[in-house]
This record gives sequence, C-alpha cells and structure tokens, in this order.
Amino acid sequence: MNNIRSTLAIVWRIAAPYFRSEDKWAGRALLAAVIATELAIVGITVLLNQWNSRFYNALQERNWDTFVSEIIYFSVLAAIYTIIAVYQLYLNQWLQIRWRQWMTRQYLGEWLHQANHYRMQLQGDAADNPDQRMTDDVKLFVERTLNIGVGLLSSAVTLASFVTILWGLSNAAPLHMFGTDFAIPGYLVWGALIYAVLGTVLTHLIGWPLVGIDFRQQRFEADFRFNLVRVRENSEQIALLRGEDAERERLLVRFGRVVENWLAIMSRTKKLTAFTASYSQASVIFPYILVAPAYFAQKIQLGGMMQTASAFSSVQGALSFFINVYRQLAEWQAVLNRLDGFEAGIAAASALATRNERIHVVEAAGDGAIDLKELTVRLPNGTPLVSADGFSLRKDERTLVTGPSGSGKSTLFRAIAGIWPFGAGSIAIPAKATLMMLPQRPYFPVGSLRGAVEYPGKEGTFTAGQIGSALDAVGLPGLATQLDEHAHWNRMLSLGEQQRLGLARALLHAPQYLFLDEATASLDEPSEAALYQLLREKLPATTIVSIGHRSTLDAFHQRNVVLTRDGDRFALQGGGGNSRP
Ligand SMILES: Nc1ncnc2c1ncn2[C@@H]1O[C@H](COP(=O)(O)OP(=O)(O)OP(=O)(O)O)[C@@H](O)[C@H]1O
Repeated sequence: MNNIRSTLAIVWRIAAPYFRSEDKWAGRALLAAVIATELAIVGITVLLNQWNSRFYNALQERNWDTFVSEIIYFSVLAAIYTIIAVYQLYLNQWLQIRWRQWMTRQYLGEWLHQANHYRMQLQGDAADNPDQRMTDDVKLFVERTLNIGVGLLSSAVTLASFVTILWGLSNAAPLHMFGTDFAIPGYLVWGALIYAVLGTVLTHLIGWPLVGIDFRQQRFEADFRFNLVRVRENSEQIALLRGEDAERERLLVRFGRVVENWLAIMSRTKKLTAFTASYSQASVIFPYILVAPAYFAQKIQLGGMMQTASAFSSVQGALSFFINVYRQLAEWQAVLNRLDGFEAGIAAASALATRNERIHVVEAAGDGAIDLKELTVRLPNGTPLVSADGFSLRKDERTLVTGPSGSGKSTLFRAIAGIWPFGAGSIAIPAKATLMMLPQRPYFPVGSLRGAVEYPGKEGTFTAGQIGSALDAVGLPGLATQLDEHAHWNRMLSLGEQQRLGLARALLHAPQYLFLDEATASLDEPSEAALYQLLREKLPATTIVSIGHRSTLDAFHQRNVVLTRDGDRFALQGGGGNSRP
C-alpha cells in the first residue's frame, strides 16, 4: 500500500507541473477531450450490450422488421464508435507530443542551467545517462502515464456500468441447477469477480519474474550499445593498436549476455502466454456455462443469454486490466524511478551551487584584478587540493601557473570559472568581466566551421571577413574557404589544428581574461611562440593566465606562479609576484 502511495506521489510530482505550466490550457483541454472520448466509448459499449438482447431476441423470434431496424441501429452506432475511436487516438497522440515537448524543454533548461550538467557528473552516477532520461524515459513516461491512467479510468467506468447491468441480469436469470433456483443476488457479478481475481493472481505468480528479467535486458542492451559507441569513438586508437580481435571478443561477450537473458525472457513469456491465451479463450465460454442452466430451463431468452455473455466479458475485461498491462506497469515503474532520480540529481546539482559551504564567486570592486581570499579548493570527497589566500591575478599581467602534474592547476581554473563548488573561501571577479577558458582539447559542436569558431556565440555574430582573418592569423588560412562546411571538427582536425582553432575563437571574442590550460601544448615550440606573440599584439587589453609545463613559456609571461606542496595540499605561491616587463 505504501509502495503504491509513494509511486503515485512520484507520478504526481512529475506529471502535475505540465498541467500547471504555460501550456496548461491546451494540455487540460486535450486531457479532458481524451477522457470524454474514452467515456463516450464506454457509453457506446453499454448501448451495444443492450442491442445484443434485442437483436438476438429478434433472431430467435424470426422478426424481420426488428431485425432490419436493429441492423440500422447497429450501423449508426458502429459509425459513431469508429469516428470517436479515431479521434480518441489522435487527441491522445497530440497530448503526448505537447506534454513531451514541454517536459523535454524543462529538463533541457534545468540540466543545462549554469553548469548543472557538469556538477551532476561530479556527484558520481546518481543520475547516469541523462541522454536516455531525456529521450526514451520522457517519451515512455508520457505514453504510459496517459495509457495506464485513461485505461484505469475506462475500466472503472466500464465496471460500474456493467456490474449494474450484470446484477440486473442475475436477477432476471437466477442460477438454476439440479432443477432448483438458487437465489444468489448478483451471482453473475460474483462469478466474474472470482474469475478475474483468480486470473490476476495466477498472472502475477507466473509473470512476476519477467519484471526483473526485462529490467536486466534493458541494462545488457544499453551496455552493449555503450561499448559499440566507445569502439566508434576510439576507432583510430583501436586500429593503430590492432585491437579489433580483442574488441570483437569483448563485444561478443556482452552480446552473449543479451542473448542469454533473451532466452530466459522467451521461456517465461511462453508460460505466461500459455496461461493468458487459455484464460482469454476460457472467458468466451465461461458466461455461457454460468447462464446455460437458466436458458435451457427456459427462464431467459437467447437475447438475454447473449447480453449476459457480452456484459460478462466487459466486466471481466475491466477487471483484467491489470493482466493486460502487467508488463507495461513494470516498465512504467522503472521509468518513474529513473526520472525521479534524474530530477533529484538536478536538484542536488543546483543545491551544490547555492549551499553555504562552497567556493563563493563574488564581484570584485577594485582595480580589475581577480582576487583569491582564504580559498581552499577540495575534491568532491572533501580532500583539500589547493589553497590560496590574498592572491591576485593582476589586470594586464600575463601570468604562468606551473606545478607538478595532479597538483590542481586545472581544478583551480574550474573554480575561477565558477563551475567547481567544492571548497571554501572566495574568488572575486570584476563586475561584468568576460572570461574565456581554453583547454588542451577545445570543444567544437558538430556543424558548420563558422559555428564552431563562433561558439559559444550564435552563428552570424562575426562576419566571414573577421573569421577569415582570425583563421589566417592562427595559421589556418586553408580553412577560411570552408566556413559553411559541416563536419565533426574535433574528429577532422589534428589536435594542434584544434588548438589553433581555439585561439581563433579567443581572437574573435576578445575576452578580458583568457585562461589557457595547456592550450598550445600540442604545437611545436616556434608555433607556440608565434601564437603567444599574436595574442599579445591582437589582444592587448586581455589579461592572459596560462598553465603549462614547458620552460619556453616563461618568456611570454611577466609572472610565474608555482603550486608547491604545503602539508596535505598544494599552495599558490607568489602573492606579491616578481613581475617582469
Ligand atoms: N571530478 C573529479 N573527481 C575526483 N577527483 C578529481 C576530479 N577532477 C580532478 N580530480 C583530481 O584532482 C587532482 C588535480 O587534478 P587537475 O586536473 O586539477 O591537476 P593538474 O594540476 O591540472 O594536472 P596536469 O598537470 O596533469 O594537467 C587529480 O589528482 C585528479 O585526479
């Protein structure tokens, strides 16, 4: 019971916001229309049930006029039913896509809000595969919630309508056995109830192992797909190392798990289908067996018997709702858990950025410097990494940060960029200052070259002339003619070329602070020297802070700051600094 309540609470939490959103009127109207058409279908089924009695009585009495008028009545009803059924599905699909669109926008907005996506990764795998959550899971959630919800409502209304009919028919056709009438009120209803409960219990007993096996199947399939994608992404390395045989072995082992589990699904599904198929066949004759004694004792007519069979099958169908959606329910539960985890992951990532104990990035007043005060940068598990107090990155001064590998240089940059929350103290950055970080492997979205260079700006922010001369300056004049070519630039270009392209991006955006994290490490030393010279000339108003291991970088910086070990952490040394011209 508690389980059902908590599941319903999750459904409400995930589903309700759409019906309160800016799209609420369209959503509510569509939902009302879907429910109304479903109820209309139940209404028509009731009318068809009553028609059964009149039609079969007319047949039994060989009454031609009634027969003809009942055929016309049926045809009109069937036509209305068809129109409603068509629109029921159409409106249902319309609601699905609007709802899904709203949820996807919402999730994308929250996930991409101020580095939430990055902080979620830092928190481990609490909400893995956000791509799956925003594609399959949202789609399945909307589809299943609507279908299960509407199905449940329709079953309840069908049950209420037909239980009344069946109750009345039980009185009209009393249970007649061994030559006596047994006055059991509503015995047909009890018969349907016992039949359905028995069916449900047996389905559950036979089918429940499928829930776990289905869940495992999804995991094995995802694992196989993930490993195929990794091979595709690292295909060059694998080809260079001649790793194809090893990969094939590993992939076949993973696919073997898919096959093995599938065999278990087949065996269990065979048992379940054997039961559900026999059950549904038996439900065709079961009501006839129940009312046959009354019919043969001439207590009721053929019409009454046919109407009873049809009402019985409606009641039994409504009660068997659980049997029919058994596997859907299991899948729905897994989807709910995954979306719930995803929402919790986003909330936890947002909380990390606002909790009290974090690195505070604040506005600096003074002279345009970036000031680190009582700063401790920690790892996600709380281990201290770097500390700095009273340290300034002075405006217009080119600073080189060096230190042993793993000492926390890149993490310090992340903290300055405001995406690393773990730690304490403050980083004061001048108001409205523009910062740009260039890592060793710059990121370029798949698309046009123009878009790749202008990123994160919108395409069209810069003219072809501006982009062309930036590419020219960084030593990529050949690319200036390919601005509108679409490609996966991270895969197409060598690492050195990608680094040049990253610098072209910096030239175009001309940030006030440019942080280069080994951003020229793949270039030969003369090229690196030329590019630093270029930055100095083209971006005279930009304060440059670099991380690098090469001693040749010294010449392009006025100040060298070293991360040195200080007990359990590294400390930034050089508060005053030894500035050179
Ligand atoms: N997301 C993370 N979770 C746990 N540990 C991390 C995470 N990111 C970085 N670290 C750890 O923090 C330490 C510092 O990493 P960082 O990349 O800042 O070093 P670095 O000084 O830039 O190194 P290098 O000179 O090799 O680039 C490393 O020991 C690394 O393993």
